[in-house]
Amino acid sequence: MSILEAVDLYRFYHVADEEVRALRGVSLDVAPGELVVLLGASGSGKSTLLSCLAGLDDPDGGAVTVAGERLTRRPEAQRAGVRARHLGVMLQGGNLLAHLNVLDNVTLTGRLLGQPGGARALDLLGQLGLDHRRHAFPAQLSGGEIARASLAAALAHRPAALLADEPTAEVDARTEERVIGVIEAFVRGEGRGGRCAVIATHSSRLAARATRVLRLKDGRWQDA
Ligand SMILES: Nc1ncnc2c1ncn2[C@@H]1O[C@H](COP(=O)(O)OP(=O)(O)OP(=O)(O)O)[C@@H](O)[C@H]1O
Repeated sequence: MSILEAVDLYRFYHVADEEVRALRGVSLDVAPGELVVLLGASGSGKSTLLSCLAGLDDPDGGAVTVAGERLTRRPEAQRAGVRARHLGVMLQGGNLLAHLNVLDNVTLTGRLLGQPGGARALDLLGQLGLDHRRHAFPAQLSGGEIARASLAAALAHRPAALLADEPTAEVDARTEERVIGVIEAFVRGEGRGGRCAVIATHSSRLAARATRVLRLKDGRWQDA
């Protein structure tokens, strides 16, 4: 059974008199153990697709189901519940709360779910080369550190699916390798129903390690 299922997603933005067709009939099924990489030129719809998969944006058409629970066309409070239970989300610019230090950000979702998970959080920060920054606040971090801390925060509560936008942006090759290793270990990890990841990136190194590479062009799969 798939973990993530998106059927015929449409998302149009209206800016002044213009209509931007960001997604035009995108479907996607992601099974346990899959590391799906989304490629596509800037503006092709990758971030919009991730936002719809995460339930942060409600598509104009189509449906998203996560671990058997419908995410689309539900009140935000219910979407947030589905998101916390099943998804780890890392969007562009990071998803850290400014008033919490790195460690408190990384353990936050787990604490809300009643799973403190401090050891897991420290382990992830160590693997991502951030243990020495655990008491720092987001404003004190570099762009690459924010991306890695956000990734740790997305993974700490062991979600069924990771949705990440450019997790290796602004890092050197050695750090990129660490980030890819953490994502691969996550996807291969044990867990009820298994785990998967969908990652938007411009990184050819990350794409080379995917189990499946999909290309978006003007809001559609390129070969569709
Ligand atoms: N909030 C918004 N309002 C209006 N247009 C938007 C909005 N968000 C995205 N778009 C437009 O939708 C299209 C898809 O954007 P999206 O951010 O999904 O692309 P992307 O592939 O993630 O790009 P990048 O690689 O630069 O992050 C673009 O034309 C973009 O300008």
